Formats: sequence, structure tokens, C-alpha cells
Amino acid sequence: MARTSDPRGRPMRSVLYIPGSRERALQKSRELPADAIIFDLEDAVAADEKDNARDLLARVLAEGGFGARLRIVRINGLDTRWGREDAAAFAKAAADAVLVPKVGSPADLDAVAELVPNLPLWAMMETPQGILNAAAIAAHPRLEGMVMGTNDLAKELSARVRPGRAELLTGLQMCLLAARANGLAIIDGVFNAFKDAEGLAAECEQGRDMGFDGKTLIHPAQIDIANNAFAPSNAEIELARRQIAAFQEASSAGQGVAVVDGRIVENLHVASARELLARAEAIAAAE
Ligand SMILES: CC(C)(COP(=O)(O)OP(=O)(O)OC[C@H]1O[C@@H](n2cnc3c(N)ncnc32)[C@H](O)[C@@H]1OP(=O)(O)O)[C@@H](O)C(=O)NCCC(=O)NCCSC(=O)C[C@H](O)C(=O)O
Ligand SMILES: [Mg+2]
Repeated sequence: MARTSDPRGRPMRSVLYIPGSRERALQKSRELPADAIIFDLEDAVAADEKDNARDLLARVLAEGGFGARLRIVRINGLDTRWGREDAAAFAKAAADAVLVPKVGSPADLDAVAELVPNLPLWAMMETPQGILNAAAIAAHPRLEGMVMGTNDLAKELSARVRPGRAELLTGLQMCLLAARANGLAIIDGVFNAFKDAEGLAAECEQGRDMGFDGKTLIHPAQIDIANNAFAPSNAEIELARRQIAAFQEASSAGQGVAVVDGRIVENLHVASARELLARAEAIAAAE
């Protein structure tokens, strides 16, 4: 059963990238039903637009109006000519977190943490070195979340990604283990074919089964699909309620195990059931 909230209890089913250079998309994003937005200054912005995008994004964030959506700014790497200026510009911005691209080791986070002293950091997990160092990166004291960069990872691996993503599963699992061991949120990578609703739904289902909190998205048409896939279904909610009731009844009778639909229900299943109901409530409250 996947968690669908960040460590602060907010749903994180749908996390939409918006290029920081696209003013109309930025302005309209206040009305989109995404749980979180990644305002991108990195790969979605062309080199000659970087400075304008930084100014535009700072203005849009200052205007506010994003409600409960988590506002995450993806800066350029500090090894580029824009990274330091990005970090300085958003260190005190009306944002909830700064997302650091291509994190290879905790030292990459230390460098940004120094420039951005007051905001939580998130890490893009998208290089072989980063994946191999996932446990150390996840333990960084300023880190609150990880985002899988499956496009860059596939590129770095020289992988040909096919439905089912067998080529990427080891990397995805290593980051999931690292994030869960450290209580971080973790969001799955993007699905590039933004007009293929069926393909996206299948990949969301896979990510949810694996344990991701949600999916990063590149187009508004993908939001409802991710919101639906990463929310507990009515059947799951109903089962969770029956499990809790059955276990309470068994406990009152002095038994440590109940049986629901032919399956055992123990303390740990009740804990999962309670967590699922809490997530469903958090989603209902956010909507
Ligand atoms: C993919 C796109 C280039 C498609 O854009 P477009 O052709 O404009 O699409 P539509 O005409 O269908 O758009 C319809 C309306 O929706 C708005 N729109 C489009 N995309 C977004 C968006 N991402 N956020 C908000 N709003 C959006 C359009 O403005 C239209 O509105 P209107 O004008 O009122 O009709 C485009 O979707 C796009 O640029 N997507 C984001 C691409 C991106 O961010 N890429 C970088 C992140 S992926 C990545 O790098 C992950 C990681 O690092 C890795 O390595 O894997
Ligand atoms: Mg990338």
C-alpha cells in the first residue's frame, strides 16, 4: 500500500513540472488540481531564457495564490552558470522547497544548503552516482523529499526504457528504500508520452504498487490520472474499515488475530489500515 502524502501529511499524488519561462502556464497553474508544482528553471528552460525565467518565477511566486499546493523550485545545478544565482534568488522566496538537480552525493546538498539556509531541500535522483549514494543522500538533515529523474537516469545508463520499466527498477527501488528509511517523501519519474492516458495510468499503477507517494507530470491532462491512481480506492477504504472493526472485535474477545475475507488481520495490518484512512481524509480535506 503506497503512502500518498509528504512527511508533513499533505497529499503528493500529482506533482506537475511547469517551465519557469512559460508565463501563461505559470499563471494558470493556480487553478490546476495538482497536489504540488515543480517550478522548473533547469531542463525545461532554454539557456537564453534562464535569466528571464528566474525573474518571472520570482514575481509569480510573490503574487501567491497557490493555496495548499506544495511549491517546489527546481534550480539549475551549482556547476552551471545559473545555479548560484537561482539559489540566491529563491532562498527567501514564497516557496516550500528547493529541488536540487542531479544530486550525486550529500556534498551537493551541503553546497545548496549553505546558499538556501531556510527552506527544505529535495533531491533529483537521476545519475548512477546519485543512485549508488541514495542512502547517504537520504540521510541529509535538510532533505525532505526525493524525485526520480527517469529520463536522465535512462540516458546515463544507455537504457532503452520499455513498458514495465525493468531497466530502471533497481534504481527506483534503491531510492525508495533510502527514502523510506529516512521518512522522506518520494515521487516517481515522468511519463513522456503525455497524450497516452492508458500508458500513464499503467505506469502510475506500477509506481503506486512499488510504494511511491505520487508521480511527476509534464502536462495538465495527466493530473486527474495520477490523483486517481495514488488515492485509496473506495474498495480499499471499505476494507480498511472492516479490518479495523474486525480486529477490535477480536481484541475484545482476547484474540490477537482477526480474519477478514479469508485473510489474517494483525496489529500491523490495522496500522496500515489506519494510515490509509488518514490519507483518504487528507486528500478529501485538500480537495
Ligand atoms: C509538453 C509540452 C511542451 C506541451 O505543451 P503544449 O503544446 O503547449 O500543450 P497543450 O497545447 O496541450 O497545452 C494545453 C494547455 O495547458 C497548458 N500547459 C501545458 N503544459 C503545462 C504544464 N506543464 N503546466 C501547466 N500548464 C501547462 C498550456 O499552457 C495550455 O494552456 P492554454 O494556453 O491556456 O491553452 C508542455 O506541456 C511542457 O512544456 N511540459 C513541461 C515539460 C517539462 O517541464 N519538462 C521538464 C521536466 S521533465 C524532467 O526533466 C524530469 C527529470 O529531470 C528527468 O530527468 O526525468
Ligand atoms: Mg533530469
